[in-house]
Amino acid sequence: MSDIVLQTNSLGMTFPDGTRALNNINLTIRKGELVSIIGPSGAGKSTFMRSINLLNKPTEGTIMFEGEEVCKAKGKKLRLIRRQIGMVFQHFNLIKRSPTYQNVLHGRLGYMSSFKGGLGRFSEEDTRQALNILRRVGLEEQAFKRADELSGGQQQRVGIARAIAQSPSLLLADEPIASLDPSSSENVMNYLKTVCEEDGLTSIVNLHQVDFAKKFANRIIGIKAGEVIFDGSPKELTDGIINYLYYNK
Ligand SMILES: Nc1ncnc2c1ncn2[C@@H]1O[C@H](COP(=O)(O)OP(=O)(O)OP(=O)(O)O)[C@@H](O)[C@H]1O
Repeated sequence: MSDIVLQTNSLGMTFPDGTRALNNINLTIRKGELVSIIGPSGAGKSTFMRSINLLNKPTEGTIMFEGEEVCKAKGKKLRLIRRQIGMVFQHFNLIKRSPTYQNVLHGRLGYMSSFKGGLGRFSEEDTRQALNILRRVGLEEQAFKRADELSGGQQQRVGIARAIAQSPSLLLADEPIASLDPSSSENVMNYLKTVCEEDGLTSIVNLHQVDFAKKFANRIIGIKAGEVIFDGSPKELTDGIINYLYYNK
């Protein structure tokens, strides 16, 4: 069986106002990789990430996700694809007034009827799993606290736990540490890497901080003006490439 999780071919994106955000992106991402996407502001990192689950529909090319052609998917097929893709957001996107464990349970909604989900009727097994995932991100003792009582770093670990509860095959994290201080950032990236490794989960993480990308990713992709200008290991990312990527030197 192929270990390819995601493959893009000639992927391009022009927004309705004419902004060319992505150009001819050809990438193959394999099971278990932790890929970090870096590049200057406006390079197209978020657009690329959002195109994978069609939050931004690409205008050209194809995206194959686990053998399915994403750009052609609609309705139930698209919902099933999205269920396989967990998302972690910069601003956590938690339900602030709900307890931590319930936020994690929201990761299970895609597996429930809208009736049961709407009433919050999660199974005992789902609740047990949610508590178990909270333990894995070191938040067992915060399970019954309101989400907004947690620190930023803890809230992001809840965001990771919610994505993991979805049992995804791909995790997308868009600037997951951009709102955190350096020590919380380190802590969050450590948990993210560990849970991905434990579950053999593939992840793509947009990062502004090159040092974090070098420390945590096993592959780095540099995007500049909508194009891939670097794709290699952290060791291969030289200062010269970083300067070209960010400063055009
Ligand atoms: N909805 C939109 N309509 C028009 N242009 C857009 C839209 N969303 C993004 N863009 C433009 O597309 C380009 C890529 O934006 P994107 O947000 O993907 O960059 P980024 O690398 O994620 O930047 P940042 O690091 O600042 O988040 C930018 O020029 C941006 O202004």
